Amino acid sequence: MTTRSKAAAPATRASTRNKTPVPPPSPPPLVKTLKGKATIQSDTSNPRATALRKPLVNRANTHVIKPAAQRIVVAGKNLEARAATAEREPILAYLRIRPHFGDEPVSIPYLEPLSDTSVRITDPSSDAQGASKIHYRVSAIAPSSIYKFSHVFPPATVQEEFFSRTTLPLVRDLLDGQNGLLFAYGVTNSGKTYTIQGGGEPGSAGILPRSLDVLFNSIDGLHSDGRYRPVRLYGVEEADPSESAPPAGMGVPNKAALAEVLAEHLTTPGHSTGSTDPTVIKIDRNYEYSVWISYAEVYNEKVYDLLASVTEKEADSGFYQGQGTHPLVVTRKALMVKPSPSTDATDESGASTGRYISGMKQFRVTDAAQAKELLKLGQLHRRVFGTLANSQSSRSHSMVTIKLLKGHRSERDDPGSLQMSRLTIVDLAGSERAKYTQTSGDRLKEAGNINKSLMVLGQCMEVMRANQKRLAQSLAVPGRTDTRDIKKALAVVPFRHTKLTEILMDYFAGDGRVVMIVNVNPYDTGFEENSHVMKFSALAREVSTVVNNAPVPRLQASPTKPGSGPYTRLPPSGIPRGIMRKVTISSVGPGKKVSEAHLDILEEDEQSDGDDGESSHEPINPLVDALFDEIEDLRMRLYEAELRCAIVEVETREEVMKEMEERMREVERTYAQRLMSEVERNERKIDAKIDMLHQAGLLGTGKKVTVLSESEIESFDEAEEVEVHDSIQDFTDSDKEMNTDLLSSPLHGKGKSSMPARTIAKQHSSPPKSTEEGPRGVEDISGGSDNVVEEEEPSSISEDEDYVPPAAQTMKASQQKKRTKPAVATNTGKTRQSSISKLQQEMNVLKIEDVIPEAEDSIIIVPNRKTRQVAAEVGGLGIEYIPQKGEVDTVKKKKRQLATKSVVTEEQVTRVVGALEQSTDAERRGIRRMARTS
Ligand SMILES: Nc1ncnc2c1ncn2[C@@H]1O[C@H](COP(=O)(O)OP(=O)(O)OP(=O)(O)O)[C@@H](O)[C@H]1O
Repeated sequence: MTTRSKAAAPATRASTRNKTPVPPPSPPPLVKTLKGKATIQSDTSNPRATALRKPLVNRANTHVIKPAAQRIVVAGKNLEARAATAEREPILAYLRIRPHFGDEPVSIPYLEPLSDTSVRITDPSSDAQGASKIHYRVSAIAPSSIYKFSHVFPPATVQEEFFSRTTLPLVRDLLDGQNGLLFAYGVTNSGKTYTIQGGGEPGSAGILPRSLDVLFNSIDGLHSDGRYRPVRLYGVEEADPSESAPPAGMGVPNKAALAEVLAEHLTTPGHSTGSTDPTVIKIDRNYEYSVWISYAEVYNEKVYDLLASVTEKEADSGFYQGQGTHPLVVTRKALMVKPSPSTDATDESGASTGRYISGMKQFRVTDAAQAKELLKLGQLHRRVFGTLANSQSSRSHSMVTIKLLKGHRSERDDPGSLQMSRLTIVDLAGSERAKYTQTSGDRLKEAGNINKSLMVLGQCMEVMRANQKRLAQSLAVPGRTDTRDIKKALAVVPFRHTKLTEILMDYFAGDGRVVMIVNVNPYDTGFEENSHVMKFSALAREVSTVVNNAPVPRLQASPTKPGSGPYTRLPPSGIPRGIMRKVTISSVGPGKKVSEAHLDILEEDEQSDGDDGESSHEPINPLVDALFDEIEDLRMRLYEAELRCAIVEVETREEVMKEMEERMREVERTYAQRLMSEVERNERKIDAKIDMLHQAGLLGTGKKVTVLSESEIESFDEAEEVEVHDSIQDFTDSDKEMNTDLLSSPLHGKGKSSMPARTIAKQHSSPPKSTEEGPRGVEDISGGSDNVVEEEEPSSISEDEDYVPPAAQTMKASQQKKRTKPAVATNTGKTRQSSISKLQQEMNVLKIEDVIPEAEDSIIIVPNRKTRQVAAEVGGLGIEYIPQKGEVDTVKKKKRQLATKSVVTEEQVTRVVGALEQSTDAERRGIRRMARTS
């Protein structure tokens, strides 16, 4: 019987290998071979092998599950018929959505079931809605993708329903003689283990214990005597009963000591014998069955037998509860994955597709409870060896294989009549990428290996899909029947690049139904990872596998003797090579007592036991290998680069934030300072005005009203000028923004509340008009070009008039009427000279040099030429020129223009003001005059 039917099968590494001339297999003496149409040979020296194998179809009475008449046929006798019955079926992908638990942080699910077979996922990062509703919702705006599945199971789906729709058909196939593979794929915490193993509550058993229940329910009373056992992938040999029984004491190292720590685990009712599935599948009762279980783990690209008894190096010296100094050293040995020998091949070419785990223990189980105990042992070993220690997260791929040997009652002595089928259930490690797990060191290596396996699994599917598509296209050409040339050109499926794909390749490249369970937790923040999972499932659905009968095994060798054959490990030669890992297992016992166990795990490398006579290292294409290594290397470098980028980004953000904060503080400080100084200035100005009003006798009761002299009015005006100058000087120091702020400050201009309002107007390269009527311009305080000019808005007060307090205005007006000629504008040089010398004296008294040590640098006044001449005549450049009535006050104007220069420091002004406050009125006037003229 062939499993590699004539239906198009994907090209594989093995198939490539088979294209090289293979020496004709030399069957061992007791081996029957089925080659092409050759009749079954038998060695008459073996009484059990004398009977020719007959087509089982002839013996089948009633096949309840499937009509077997055209499906169970002996290879070699009816290859054509088998080929005709071979079907291709796409991988079935079921989506299971995990429910939300109350204690978990609430986030918006990004997945919405659309129907029984499709879901839509929406990127939450592009979804602006922040409602914390727990329901499925889709944003109409955010980009979303729709994925199709064979069936979508909502969160409320119970284990029983899930099992019956996804796994029960595979159990049927198993009983029917077909192979099946089921694997659960998804990110951590998405419910893979729950789906496969189950939970602790009644009725929550997963698909694995349920499969065992249904299997044993169905074959109840039909157990064979277990004389033969399955070996490798397709082989059958006589069993040694002592090796077939499950290990006594469950093979736990130093169990008494471990018991306390692992008590919690041991009592975990994951596959509790109490929860059983009552389903029974009706089968042909003319057959007898034996069930064999193996449990393997792929961890860090090494394969371990989880049912092998553990070797203890220091059995009694060191298992402690948190205080040991000599931890227990337990060892386990990695097993090799080998190609199924050509002698096991069942098709005419002698080709063998699959690979098997060499040295893997398989135990015969007779009831579901016993099988579940074995699984519990496997889980325990996973915990002891650290891949589940102190964590519920699986860091390894675990695979349970149930093999069923089925033989007709009437042919108990004929191993050639046996059929072997197997069902493998795989709980894959979480598919998240290293960057999401923030792992380092060993954990990073683990993550890398997990990702590598899953990546290669995806690549295998991708290549298979492409190959199948190509083949289908070539067959679609009318009249084309020969596709050999196409097959030759098909891409090699990279099964052999990870242990996981190597072990599973037979299911993809050989025959058997493949079911993929996609677990998703839509409340998880890992949208990107879950969408990656979805894409993977979409890819899987496009790959088809050959659904056919399992190959019929043949007796391969004489009964296995202890110490020989694939079940026996050779004693280690010399010091075993391997990796030592430290594992601490802790558990909380009754009374919240924490128990800890410290173990040193020695994981020995694979050792070739040479029991198969097959080369375990077949030549593979070095280019493909190198390319895979390159991909892996690039992936790791990409990850590192992404990590570096993320770190740099975070650091830069922090730096910018700090800088911004510093600047904000600085601006705040400056602004506060300016505000304060302006307030002070305004206060001083008001004080000065009040003083002047006092002097003028305009304030206070009973005082005589004194008419302000022209010079007093002017000094008042000068005080204003100084204040304006101060303001402008401050503005010059600040940036434009600050200037704007300052100008718009509610305090700005308060001191000149009765003065015309000011606006900032832009003028294009036109200098301020110097005519009497024109607006008096002041060069822009922002230090820019001449373009921006401060203008006084038209006002009811004439611009030529000096400002006087309102009360004084009347006085001034009447005084002016009385005057025959202007007092100020007609000052003679003599009068001026004497007032100057008087001021000079005042200055000396005040030691103005001390008050303003750098007074000579303070203000530079450059009057116009005419004025300068006049000034030179009367006493030099430092003398103030007072314009006559009707004359343009060019000095004032110049002063304003020059005010853009930073020639007076704030400190100097403060000191002058300070001196002013302390001085008498006369002194104040002198100081002000000096401040202006010096
Ligand atoms: N359908 C479900 N109903 C109830 N509880 C569930 C369901 N699916 C998952 N859980 C619970 O969610 C938790 C995480 O599930 P589980 O351990 O199966 O995730 P996982 O995908 O196997 O994670 P890892 O890859 O890390 O092993 C467990 O406590 C499990 O009991």
